[in-house]
Amino acid sequence: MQFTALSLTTCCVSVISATEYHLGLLKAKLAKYRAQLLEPSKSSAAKGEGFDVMKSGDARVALIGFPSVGKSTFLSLMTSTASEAASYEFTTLTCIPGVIEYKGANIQLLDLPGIIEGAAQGKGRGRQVIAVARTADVVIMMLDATKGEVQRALLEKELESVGIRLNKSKPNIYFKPKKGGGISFNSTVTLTQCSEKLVQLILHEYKIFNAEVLFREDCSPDEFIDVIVGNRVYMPCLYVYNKIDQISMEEVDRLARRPHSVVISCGMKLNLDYLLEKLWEYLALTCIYTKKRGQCLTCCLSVLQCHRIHRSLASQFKYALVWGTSTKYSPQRVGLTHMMEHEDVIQIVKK
Ligand SMILES: Nc1nc2c(ncn2[C@@H]2O[C@H](COP(=O)(O)OP(=O)(O)OP(=O)(O)O)[C@@H](O)[C@H]2O)c(=O)[nH]1
Ligand SMILES: [K+]
Ligand SMILES: [Mg+2]
Repeated sequence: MQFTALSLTTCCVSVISATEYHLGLLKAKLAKYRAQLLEPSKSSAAKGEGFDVMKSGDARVALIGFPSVGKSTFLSLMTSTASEAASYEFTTLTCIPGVIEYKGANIQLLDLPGIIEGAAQGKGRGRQVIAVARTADVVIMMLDATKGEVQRALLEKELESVGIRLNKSKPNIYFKPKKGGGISFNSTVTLTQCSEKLVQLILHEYKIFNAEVLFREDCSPDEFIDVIVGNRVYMPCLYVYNKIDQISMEEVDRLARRPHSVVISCGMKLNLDYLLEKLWEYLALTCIYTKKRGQCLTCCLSVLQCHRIHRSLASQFKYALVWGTSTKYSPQRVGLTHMMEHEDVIQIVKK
C-alpha cells in the first residue's frame, strides 16, 4: 500500500513542469497576501459593522447581485415584506429580511444592497453584503438577463476572493499539522495537478514543516491552499437571470441551459414556481414529520440534521423511532446522528 502511494507520487513529479511549480508557489504567496489584506475587515465586522439581521426560520438565502437587477422586486413578490424597488441604482441600502413559506418550512430571504466590482475590497457596501452572504445556506446570484455574462463572472470573482466557493465541495484532502516528524505525503489517486514536491513548497510558504497530508482526490494547488488556509465557505449558488421579458427566445433558451441557472421575470411573474422548487432542492431541506400530528415538525438542512431537535430536546433525548426511506427497517431505532430524509416520520422517545 505504502509502496503504491510512493510510486504514484514519483511518477507525478515528472508530469508537473517547472512553470507549474512556479505558479503553484506564486498562488500560495498571493493567497497569503490576500488573507492579510482582508484582516482589518474581519475585525470591523466583529465590531458590528455588518448588517445586524437575526437568523430566523429553517434556512437563510441571500440575494446577491449588481444594482437594479431586481432583487427588491423579487423579495416583495415572494414574501409579505415590501422592499422599495426603483429604476435607479442603489435603491436598497441595507439588509431587508423576508420569509418564504414553502412546504411547511420558513425560509429567510435577505434583500441586500447591490454590489459592484471591487466589493470585496470595500467598494460601496460590498464588504457588509459579502459578510451576510457568508452566513447564508444558499446564495441566489441575481443577474440582469439583458446585461450579458460579465456580471456573473465579476461577482464570482468577488466572492471567490473572500474565500466563498460556489457549488463546489470541500476538497477531499486529509491535512493535519504536527509537532514534528516532517511532512508525510500520500495519495490514494493519481495526481495530475499536484505532487509531493509542490505540496512541500506550498506548506513551507505557510511555514508548516511538520504535517500529514493525504490526497484522496486529484486536487489542484488552489484547492490544497484552500485546505491549508481553512475558513473557506462551500456554498450552493443558484444563478437567477431576471428580466427575461426583455430578451429573445433564443437567449432565454441559452441561459436556462447554463449550469445551476434559472430564468425568471419578476415583472411578468414568470417561472417563479420553478425557481422555488430549485431553491428547495439547493437547500437540501429535509422535512421531518411528527408521527403524532402527521405534519411537519421541523425542517432542517441535511448536514445540520435535526438541528432544532438537538437544541430543544438534546438533554431529554433517549432515542428516536424513524419510519421512511432513510432507514432499513420501519420503524428503526436511531440516535441523534441519524440522517433523516424527506418525508420521514419521527417519534422521539424522551428519558
Ligand atoms: N423589465 C423588467 N423589469 C424589471 C423586472 N424586475 C424588476 N424590474 C425593474 O428593475 C428595476 C430595478 O428593480 P429593483 O428591484 O429596485 O432592483 P434591485 O436589484 O433591488 O436594485 P438595488 O436595490 O438598487 O440594488 C425596477 O425599475 C424594476 O421595476 C423584470 O422582470 N422585468
Ligand atoms: K434599483
Ligand atoms: Mg433593491
